[in-house]
Amino acid sequence: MITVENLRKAYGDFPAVVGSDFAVESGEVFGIVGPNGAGKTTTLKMLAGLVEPTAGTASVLGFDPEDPEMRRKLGFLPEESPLYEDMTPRSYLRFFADLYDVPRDVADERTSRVLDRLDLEYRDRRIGDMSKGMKRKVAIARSLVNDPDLLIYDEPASGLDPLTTNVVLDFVQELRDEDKTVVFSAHNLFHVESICDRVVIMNRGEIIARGTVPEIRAKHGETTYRVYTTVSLPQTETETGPDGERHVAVVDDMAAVESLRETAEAAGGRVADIRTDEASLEDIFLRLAADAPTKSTVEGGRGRS
Ligand SMILES: Nc1ncnc2c1ncn2[C@@H]1O[C@H](COP(=O)(O)OP(=O)(O)OP(=O)(O)O)[C@@H](O)[C@H]1O
Repeated sequence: MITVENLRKAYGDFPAVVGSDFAVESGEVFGIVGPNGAGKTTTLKMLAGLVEPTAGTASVLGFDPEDPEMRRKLGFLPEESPLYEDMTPRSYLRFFADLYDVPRDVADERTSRVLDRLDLEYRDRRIGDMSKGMKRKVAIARSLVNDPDLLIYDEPASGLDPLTTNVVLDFVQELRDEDKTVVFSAHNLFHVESICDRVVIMNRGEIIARGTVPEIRAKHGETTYRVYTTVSLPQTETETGPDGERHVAVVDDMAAVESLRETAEAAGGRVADIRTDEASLEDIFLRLAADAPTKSTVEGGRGRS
């Protein structure tokens, strides 16, 4: 669906994307995550044919992103979607349907279904009088007016309240169930963790991790074990909880858990409970970002991490 090879973008001397390689398969939800300024929007705009790469190649739906034919088959949601404030959602969506040569009755049916699903009320209200969340829903409906197979969404849930965020993210997941492919960016890693099949994590223009969330967690995250014992041991600390005192040690692997079990039993006690703590994508990201070297120069970029 999408193949990107050594894609770079410099604004003047400033390297915004320093050499990206990734592929997006048909039917997946693919997340590009990273903090402000990581290069997410620049990457998505290069895929949508809105920004010309400085170097490298991208193939989207089998086309060069600059090819107008590709744009007709794509649904792009920009980070800030300027809508025509004096129009109503209905007239606005019809206007875009006309641009794509979609018959009006087909467009009406299609966009009503999306707006029903997104719970958009007040569809005859002037867009300029709508809340940010309502405008975002209209922009999402616009991205689907041409019934594209591929959707590229830049921060679809950014700045929305928690309820609207959930509606939008659930909707993105449902798009996959309709065999659409979705590439979207986010800086909220929690959202990505819950809905993406695969992610790339970007920082300062570079991809610093990639894979499914469990793969990234296995490669970059730590699993720790909290082992509760009935007796105090040199390795344990004592915590006071609602049920009285308990003794706990935090260890990194199962061999250490086993060793604690033996020590507890030798001291006349036992292991009462073991809990696993998995690093969240957020924890992994913070550690990777802290470890990342300073940004490569445009010419000297190291590409894939
Ligand atoms: N037109 C431009 N001219 C100059 N610099 C730009 C331009 N567009 C983006 N940049 C710079 O490129 C870097 C990457 O920007 P980009 O918008 O791609 O990041 P992002 O990950 O989408 O960030 P955000 O979450 O803040 O939108 C930033 O440092 C930004 O200031």
